Amino acid sequence: MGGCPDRLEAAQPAPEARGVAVVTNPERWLRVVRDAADAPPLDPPADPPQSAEEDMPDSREIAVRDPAELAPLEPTRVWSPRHTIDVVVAPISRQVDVIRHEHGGVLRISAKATKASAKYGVLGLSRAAGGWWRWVTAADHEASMATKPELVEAVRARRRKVSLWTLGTGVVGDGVLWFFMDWPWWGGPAILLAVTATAGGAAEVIIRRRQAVQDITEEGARDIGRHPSGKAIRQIFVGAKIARRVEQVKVIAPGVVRDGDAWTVEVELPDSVTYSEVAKKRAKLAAASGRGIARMYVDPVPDHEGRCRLWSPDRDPLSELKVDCELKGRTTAVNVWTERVPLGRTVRGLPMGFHMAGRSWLVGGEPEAGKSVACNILLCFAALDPYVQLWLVDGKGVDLLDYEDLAHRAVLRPDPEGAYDLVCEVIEVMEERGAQLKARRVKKLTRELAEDLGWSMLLFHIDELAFFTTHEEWGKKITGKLRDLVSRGRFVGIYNSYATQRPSSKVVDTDLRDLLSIRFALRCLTPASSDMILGDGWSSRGYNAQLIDASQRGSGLLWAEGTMPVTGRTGFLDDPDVTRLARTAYKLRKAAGTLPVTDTHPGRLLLTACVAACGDAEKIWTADLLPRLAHDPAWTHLADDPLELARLLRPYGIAPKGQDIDGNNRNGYRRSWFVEALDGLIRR
Ligand SMILES: Nc1ncnc2c1ncn2[C@@H]1O[C@H](COP(=O)(O)OP(=O)(O)OP(=O)(O)O)[C@@H](O)[C@H]1O
Repeated sequence: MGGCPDRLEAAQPAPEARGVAVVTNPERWLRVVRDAADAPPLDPPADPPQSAEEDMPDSREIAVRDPAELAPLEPTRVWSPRHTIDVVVAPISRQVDVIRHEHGGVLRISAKATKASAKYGVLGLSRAAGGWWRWVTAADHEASMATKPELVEAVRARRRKVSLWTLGTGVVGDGVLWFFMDWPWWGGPAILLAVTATAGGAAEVIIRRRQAVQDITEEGARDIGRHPSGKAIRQIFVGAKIARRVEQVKVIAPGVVRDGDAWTVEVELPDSVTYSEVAKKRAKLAAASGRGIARMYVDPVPDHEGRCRLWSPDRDPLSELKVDCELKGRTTAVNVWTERVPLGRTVRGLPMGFHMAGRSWLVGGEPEAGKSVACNILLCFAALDPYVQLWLVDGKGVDLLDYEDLAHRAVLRPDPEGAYDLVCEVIEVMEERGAQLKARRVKKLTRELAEDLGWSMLLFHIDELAFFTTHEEWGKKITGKLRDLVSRGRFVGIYNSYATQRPSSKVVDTDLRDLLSIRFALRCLTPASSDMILGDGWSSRGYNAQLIDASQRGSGLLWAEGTMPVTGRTGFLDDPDVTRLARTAYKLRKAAGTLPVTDTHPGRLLLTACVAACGDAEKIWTADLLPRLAHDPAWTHLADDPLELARLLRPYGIAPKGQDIDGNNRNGYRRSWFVEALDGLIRR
């Protein structure tokens, strides 16, 4: 004998096998096909079949033959071109002796079969009982319990009645058979039990096989697809362990709908589960639906904490290599009062941006997350408006070099003291502007008012904030001043922008952070860092910049005051783009006459010379001023030309007027006019 098969159905002998034992019905019959190579071969039949396949007796074929054809325990020879085999068919009780002798393994198989039958019988019974209980309690209608309880109750009552009637009929039938036909009283229940156990057991086997096939052949949970059913949605909530049963989750009408290249659905959560809890399990929901986290978004439903909205795009929208920046190639002036900063695109393909007027922003993230690109978008946007002043501080000293010629003030070196002085200077401007507004009894700055007052909007940007705020000597002083600047600056047209690589409470004081109304969290190393930028608690609600794919540089969460954070990716600007935009900004500013006043600015040189020529005197006649100016080689040409001096001073609002000195009235100027004009020019 070549060996016994391990499984009851494995009846086909392998070509090289010398024989096989086949158990077809372990309850009653056991058939053994064994090799009988040592037995004398039979004479071939008169008309032997042409092919071996045609003739070779299939063990199944043998198994289906009527056992009565074969005498119990009498080996029957079957001719085959390749083998001569004996077939033994016997009732199991007698077979056991034979088998024990030659085929001990088969005994094991019978024992296994009996055990399996018992196991599947019990499982089948419990499955059938469970199914009946779910049916009678109308578990399939539980989803409607909240909306139509009376309908569910009616179904339950009807099913209870059907169950009782079935049971009653069975009992009566059994009684009749017992009474009239000598039927044993337990016959009915036994048949019911056997049928139920067999049917349930068979179902159990089929379910397990299907499961086994899935386990083996599938690579894991399959993608939920482009238009999943409501049931599939409910199942992912069970898979993510948010609900225990699908019935606990309700899909709200109109169900799953397509939304561009995505599907979306509103779901009512199981009792006592809140949106915030689900948001934390976003990754689990993604896993249960066979998708990556970048393709599963959980949004709140306004005014209902017990519901959430899933939004799942067909592909990761942030995986695009680059998002084009709207500013790229722009040659016309920007108006920061009316236009939004075009930061990039949200995952839903919508423009991502914000209004700069009245806002201050913080951008943070791990090294190489894309902070410089994000800041460049804001800085280029501001630079392209000729009427916005740029005041810049950069700890690295190289990132902002493109803006050097455009910046009204800049500390582009790792100089905390210089940065502190600049913060103090901008606070002075803030105080002055505040005083002017107070004098006009105005509370809020508008575009018209700013134009009327001749104020430029001022963007105060610090790159590498950590370098300055963590400095041993200057850090605390700078942080204190920044808090003041951020809280009051926006009322007088001064807006702040800070970028930092290490978002922690040491770097960004939480009081300062809370005053910044726009926050952009690029990829962070920890949820705590993400919270440090967006604000406490956002990561636990699912808005966590740590979850951003490391390869998706420039992707982040943008939070603007009063809204939920949105995920998106910044438009891409490379270094040549920034240089080009800075050149355009320079031209626009030159045309508008708003380039910063440098030490070599002609107006600044003339006014400084005039102040010096006045000395300590407040009033000076033109006739005295001209020769004094002419001492400076730069102004000798003015010596005899009062009209030319008047022409040069006109752009600064200065015109000669009669000046009374010691009772003599002649044309002249006042020192205070020059000082004020110089101040205005520097601060412009
Ligand atoms: N929106 C974007 N799309 C594609 N690539 C981007 C985007 N933003 C940034 N990158 C790429 O990511 C890399 C890092 O960008 P960036 O220099 O802005 O990071 P950073 O956070 O400023 O880095 P560091 O902290 O080291 O200064 C660069 O190679 C840049 O090209």
